[in-house]
Amino acid sequence: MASTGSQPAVNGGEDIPKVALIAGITGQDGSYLTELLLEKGYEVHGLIRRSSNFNTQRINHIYIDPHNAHKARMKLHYADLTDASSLRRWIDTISPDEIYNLAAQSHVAVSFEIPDYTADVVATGALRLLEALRSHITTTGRTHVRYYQAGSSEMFGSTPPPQSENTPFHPRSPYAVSKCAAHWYTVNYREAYGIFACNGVLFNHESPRRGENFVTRKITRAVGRIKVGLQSKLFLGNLQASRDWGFAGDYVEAMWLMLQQEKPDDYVVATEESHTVEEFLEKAFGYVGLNWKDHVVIDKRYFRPTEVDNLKGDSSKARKVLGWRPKVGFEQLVKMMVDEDIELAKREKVLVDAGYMDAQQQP
Ligand SMILES: C[C@H]1O[C@H](OP(=O)(O)OP(=O)(O)OC[C@H]2O[C@@H](n3cnc4c(=O)[nH]c(N)nc43)[C@H](O)[C@@H]2O)[C@@H](O)[C@@H](O)C1=O
Repeated sequence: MASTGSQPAVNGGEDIPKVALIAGITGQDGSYLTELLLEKGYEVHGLIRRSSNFNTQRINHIYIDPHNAHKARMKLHYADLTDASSLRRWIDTISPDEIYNLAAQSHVAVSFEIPDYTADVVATGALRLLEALRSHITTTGRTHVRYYQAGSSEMFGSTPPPQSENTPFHPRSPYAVSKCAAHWYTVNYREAYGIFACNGVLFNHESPRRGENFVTRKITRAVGRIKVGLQSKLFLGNLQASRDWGFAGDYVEAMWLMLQQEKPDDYVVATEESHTVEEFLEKAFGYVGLNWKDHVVIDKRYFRPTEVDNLKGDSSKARKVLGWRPKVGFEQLVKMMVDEDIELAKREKVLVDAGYMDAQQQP
């Protein structure tokens, strides 16, 4: 098992920090992973997509203006998983020791609306990154570079739980099919070219930084806003789906641990507990003394053409080989998210009362 101590991560005993490259640094997982790697002494480079509005809210607290170059240990570069030339250029320029591919169009329901784009980013995007890495290794001889691919429990789809590394995939959405392709590209590049490439098959992982149209955050945002009087109804789809929900901050540690092993391999990362959306509602509303049944309205638009009914991981391999364990349980996770969203709603309320913001319903 690799050391998890807080010694600075250095290359070959020299006083040069290890360099990590993260695709998807602006997302929930990217922000937690960046914090973890900076704490371990890494220099972190992140690839960001151009958008008309800044999309760096989750990493703004870490950002240091590059004009203070000697202090800035996180650096951001424009690139895109749909643009092979940008991937190749940044890998060659940065010369990373570790590459984490966390970039995706990660919303399952949205993947039914934009399937081509989802496949381009999630499946072919992973292939582009692996290919850029392969050619970087061939040209430079830097064979020690390690690659992490963010896999998903969605790949198991309709295969009944518990799901482990040996469970067959039966994906149920364009997103999940694309993740299966990315998984097998990663295995293939490991077998064909000997690249140190790992798949982390992560079950759902949430946090106060979760995007607001994933069900957990949609619920906790609504709880906060209902509690302070900014919202009354919450529109949801299938409440009977069951998920193995963990804390994202715990899961990024598993990603890092995978790349510290002697050999590359694939690992399931899960809490091994599953709860329905209805149970999440009960916990979240109940925590602040509300009854979810007074507020939730079922809306057909949030049902998916094909649903994944029941996910519950068997993460015994990660626990044994990586020594990884989740630290935050289901109840603690719900409370952490509700607490933060109550604070956020209180701040919104001040702006609404002062006329600076409309009290709109959440999407
Ligand atoms: C591991 C995996 O985890 C995530 O995928 P997900 O499990 O689809 O996450 P979700 O929060 O969108 O849905 C969870 C469940 O909740 C049901 N549900 C009901 N009502 C609403 C609703 O109103 N909105 C949403 N979003 N879901 C709803 C919905 O039908 C589903 O059964 C992504 O990070 C993905 O990238 C990933 O890899």
